[in-house]
Amino acid sequence: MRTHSLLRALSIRKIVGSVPNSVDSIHCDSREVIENSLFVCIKGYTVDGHCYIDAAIEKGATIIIVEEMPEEVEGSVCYVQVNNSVKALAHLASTFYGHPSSKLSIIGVTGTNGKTTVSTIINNILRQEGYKTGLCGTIEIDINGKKLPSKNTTNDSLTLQRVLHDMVENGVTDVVLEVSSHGLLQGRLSGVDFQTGVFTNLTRDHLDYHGTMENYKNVKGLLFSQLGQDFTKQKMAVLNADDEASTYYEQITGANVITYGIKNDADLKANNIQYKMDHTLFRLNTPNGTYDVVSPLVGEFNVYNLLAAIAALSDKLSIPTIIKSIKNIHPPIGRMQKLVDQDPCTIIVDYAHTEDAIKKVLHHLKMFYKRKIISVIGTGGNRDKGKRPRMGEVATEHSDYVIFTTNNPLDEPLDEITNGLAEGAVHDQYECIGDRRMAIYRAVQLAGEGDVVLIAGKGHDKFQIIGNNSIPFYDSEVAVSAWVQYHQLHKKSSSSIITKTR
Ligand SMILES: CC(=O)N[C@H]1[C@@H](OP(=O)(O)OP(=O)(O)OC[C@H]2O[C@@H](n3ccc(=O)[nH]c3=O)[C@H](O)[C@@H]2O)O[C@H](CO)[C@@H](O)[C@@H]1O[C@H](C)C(=O)N[C@@H](C)C(=O)N[C@H](CCC(=O)O)C(=O)O
Ligand SMILES: Nc1ncnc2c1ncn2[C@@H]1O[C@H](COP(=O)(O)OP(=O)(O)OP(=O)(O)O)[C@@H](O)[C@H]1O
Repeated sequence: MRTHSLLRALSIRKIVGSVPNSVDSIHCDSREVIENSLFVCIKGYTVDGHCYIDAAIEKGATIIIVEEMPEEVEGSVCYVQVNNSVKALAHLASTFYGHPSSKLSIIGVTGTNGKTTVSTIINNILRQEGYKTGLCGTIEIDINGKKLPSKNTTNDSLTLQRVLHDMVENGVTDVVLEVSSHGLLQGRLSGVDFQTGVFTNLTRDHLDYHGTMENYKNVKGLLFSQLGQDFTKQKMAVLNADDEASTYYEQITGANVITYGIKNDADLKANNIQYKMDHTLFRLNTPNGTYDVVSPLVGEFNVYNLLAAIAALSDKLSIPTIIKSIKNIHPPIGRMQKLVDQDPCTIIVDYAHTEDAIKKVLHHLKMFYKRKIISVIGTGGNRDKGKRPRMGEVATEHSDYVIFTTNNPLDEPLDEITNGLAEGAVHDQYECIGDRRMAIYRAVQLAGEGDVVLIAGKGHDKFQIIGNNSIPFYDSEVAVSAWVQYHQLHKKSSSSIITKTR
């Protein structure tokens, strides 16, 4: 691309060296730089991209975007100084890739829990109705069926703009993006023109990063405050009427608001809900009529997720069409995924890693599993320590027996993490096993006939981060091998040591 067209996107403080005519690519990671490219130096949480200027030049970068001009500059290279290189990267990426978001209809889904589920439901319904769609989220990037790995829930602006460009090239018209609070605050979404913003819920999480719930709420609000500034476009904010943060988001958005809920008044309201072990039925009340909905998704939390998805699509598809597709939708991998069904016990893997999610999942299981609930509950190292006792409290409150363990311990001692969880326990039917594999084995070993084992926290995730290393680890595989060892090879159960606490 012509360099002058590219640099026009920036607010430039100073240029040192002569500007090359064109560049072939943009990078913010020196390890990915190729010949005749532009390298943007980002000051990160771990390292400062300015330290990799020499490495980038060695690999062929001809333009370096900096916040701080180096004292010594390489004569053959052009240095461009800007105030904020994160913003510069977003502008450069959007310009380089031809502002792809303006060619797509983009739905952004934010909230503490449910982003992946709601995004998956929306994507799936649109596909069933023949749309060419794209999805970017925690589990993967999906470009009209072509799957790519995703580093973050919300990827950095360069990756995102490149992916949106690839979507346009592949004929995609409609995109769903999971929008994390980290992504909003770190400007990863700058330059993305959302058509619709969806809010699932706001409960305690990420306070290591945001400090207070107020800050966390405000950051999520960025998605809604940025909608509706351009009244030539009909934009939509989809808000959860049963979550009090929605009042604030309604105030700050200029977009048309559509609400959904179960308890409070809402534009789309579910009632007569019938929870079944393997599906859910409810009556949907809308301003235009009442409809019966049947879904293979289970639990009250998934009724909210379904309502959010229906509302988000209500400007594109008729409600009967959406409801017809919902019948065929299954949850994303690692969400309420049943690995073993009453043989002799039931084993379920789920991604619940917040107090609210753990409470809601266990609440659902309690309705159907009248024998013991054994939970494996883990949390990450070095992050939000305040949430640990609260997770421990709800886990013990709603389970008969809990194994506290770890989930990406990073470099924190394992017993510090598990003790933090155990601090909140409301009864003594628990044990702490820092090693996640051993924790899962123990839970499966303890399960007797008719019991249910919930393995929460990692869902689809196939790695465990210990220290700086990402080690292959998949809850589902570990759980199945434990089940084979304890329940298939020996065909005997050892559940008697658990006392019932519910
Ligand atoms: C704490 C945090 O948010 N970190 C994010 C941040 O990384 P960072 O600041 O540590 O980056 P860094 O390693 O210091 O590198 C700084 C710069 O130097 C460059 N570099 C680095 C090394 C090198 O050799 N050469 C080089 O050029 C890097 O490419 C980068 O441009 O910027 C990266 C690019 O956007 C993110 O991938 C990374 O997410 C990490 C992996 C992470 O775990 N983040 C979590 C907290 C997060 O963002 N989670 C949310 C979901 C939350 C939810 O559950 O709702 C998400 O959206 O994923
Ligand atoms: N609407 C909801 N309210 C509360 N809990 C939910 C809701 N939807 C899903 N959950 C629970 O949260 C877990 C994670 O769901 P999901 O992956 O959809 O959320 P997410 O917001 O994408 O999570 P993350 O940001 O960590 O990727 C599920 O496995 C389930 O236990």
